[in-house]
Amino acid sequence: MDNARFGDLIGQGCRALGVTVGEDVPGRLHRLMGELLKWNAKVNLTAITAEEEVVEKHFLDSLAVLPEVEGAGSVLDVGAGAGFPGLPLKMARPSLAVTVVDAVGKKVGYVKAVVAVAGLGLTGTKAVHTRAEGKPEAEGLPRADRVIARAFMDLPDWLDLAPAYLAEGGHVVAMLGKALSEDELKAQAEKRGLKLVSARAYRLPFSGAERQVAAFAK
Ligand SMILES: C[S@@+](CC[C@H](N)C(=O)[O-])C[C@H]1O[C@@H](n2cnc3c(N)ncnc32)[C@H](O)[C@@H]1O
Repeated sequence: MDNARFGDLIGQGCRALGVTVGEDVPGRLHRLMGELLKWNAKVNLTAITAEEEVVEKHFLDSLAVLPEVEGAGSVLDVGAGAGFPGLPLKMARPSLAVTVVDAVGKKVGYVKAVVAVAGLGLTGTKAVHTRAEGKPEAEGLPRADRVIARAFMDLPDWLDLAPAYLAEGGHVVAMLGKALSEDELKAQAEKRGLKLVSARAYRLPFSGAERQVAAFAK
């Protein structure tokens, strides 16, 4: 896919999702897709390899949660795999201090390699190879304003694990494939002494696939 077509898809997708990114971001995401697919031929990073699907299911789905990270200074993306949603969020909001963590070394190796690519807008992103088990200091992980994960754990397990990584006043953000009712989200939060801050359902712009993002505070 050429850069112009890619930019059109990102532009259309962002408009449909109601998020905005700087004008240099689509070109950088296009380069990141090139790196992802090049590396994926040797290292198993993602099962999604059709370019249109990478645009929608990796990049736009990551950018869709910009409203939930707006105003934060730092993001910790746990079980980030090839860097989703952390890398697109960093590209879109360069001032964010983003840490991505994964238990698989070759995935973290890929993230470190793309962070080092000049001009991608990922400078400063920290990539940590560790198994997150709720002990930030021992694991070398920072506490963050937004602790986020996608396709990592089901909601109850995520709400058990993630609060250990929260900075004062921060939010745990859950990206969910299937929407839960507000009552269910509140019940899951209350069981752990958390509060539901927000819940928002959205659809991916081209396939119409359903998603939900929910934020929780201590
Ligand atoms: C299904 S992938 C999702 C990757 C990425 N978040 C995405 O949405 O494309 C789940 C990732 O979690 C990682 N993982 C599983 N348990 C983990 C743990 N305790 N700590 C860190 N990473 C973990 C796996 O290595 C895998 O890369």
